Amino acid sequence: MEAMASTKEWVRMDSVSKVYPNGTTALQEVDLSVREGEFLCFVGPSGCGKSTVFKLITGLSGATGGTLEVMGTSPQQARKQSDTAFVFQDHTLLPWSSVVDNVSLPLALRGMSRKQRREEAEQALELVGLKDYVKAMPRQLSGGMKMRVSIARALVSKPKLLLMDEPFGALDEITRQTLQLELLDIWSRNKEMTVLFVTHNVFEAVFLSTRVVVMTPRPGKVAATIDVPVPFPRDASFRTTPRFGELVRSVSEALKH
Ligand SMILES: Nc1ncnc2c1ncn2[C@@H]1O[C@H](COP(=O)(O)OP(=O)(O)OP(=O)(O)O)[C@@H](O)[C@H]1O
Repeated sequence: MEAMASTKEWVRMDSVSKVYPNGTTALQEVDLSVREGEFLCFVGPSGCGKSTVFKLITGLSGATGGTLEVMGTSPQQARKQSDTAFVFQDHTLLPWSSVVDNVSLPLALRGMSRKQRREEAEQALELVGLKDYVKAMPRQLSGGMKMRVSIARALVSKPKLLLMDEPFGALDEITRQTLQLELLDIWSRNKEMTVLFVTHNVFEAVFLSTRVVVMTPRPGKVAATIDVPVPFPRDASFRTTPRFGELVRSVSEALKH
């Protein structure tokens, strides 16, 4: 199954720059177009502005140059429409709330009834393989399970755009690879969901994405975008193919420039 080419442009950045008030130029003239259904990975050295791109897309911070549209409107407006959800490396679960209460929190904030948000949260937990842990408390879970809860909490609002900032960075390699497969499985069942994923790991970027955006050291610019034209579903055997090795090499080369 090929990734579906959609005409809907969910993110459009034209010559976007970001200079922080202290004078740091985090982004310089970044052009980027992301279409519905893409799985885009950003890789780049520390401090190249990957998190800044996310802050601009979510409207948490404003661009100081260029134009930026999200879902065909301003980032602030897109955020109000609740079409965007995030997952961070730090799972940020509330320690005194059960798994199901953590997952349903975004729906509670929107005023959905208790019964309905519980149903929706249970469905999201089922997607990440945790339906038997509805009543568990976060402290009873492993790091990988906490990350699954965090992903369920993002999925519960059925986002069109899912932003993931190094979500698997703190996990061991085996858990990381398992979660990569699970994430691809969830995404492939909902091809309208667009994923933007930041990682330092070139292997992870190639394994997951339809396209890799390589950024330069500060000030961050797009050094290259590399298509990963390998059909889905991808399974673990993709990691051992010559094609995988070639793509990893191309991304690594682009990172050197
Ligand atoms: N609020 C801020 N004020 C001033 N400078 C900032 C601010 N936020 C980030 N920066 C700087 O902007 C640059 C880009 O930061 P950003 O966090 O976007 O990079 P990153 O690629 O996500 O880094 P990492 O991979 O280490 O998470 C860095 O030099 C950082 O120090």
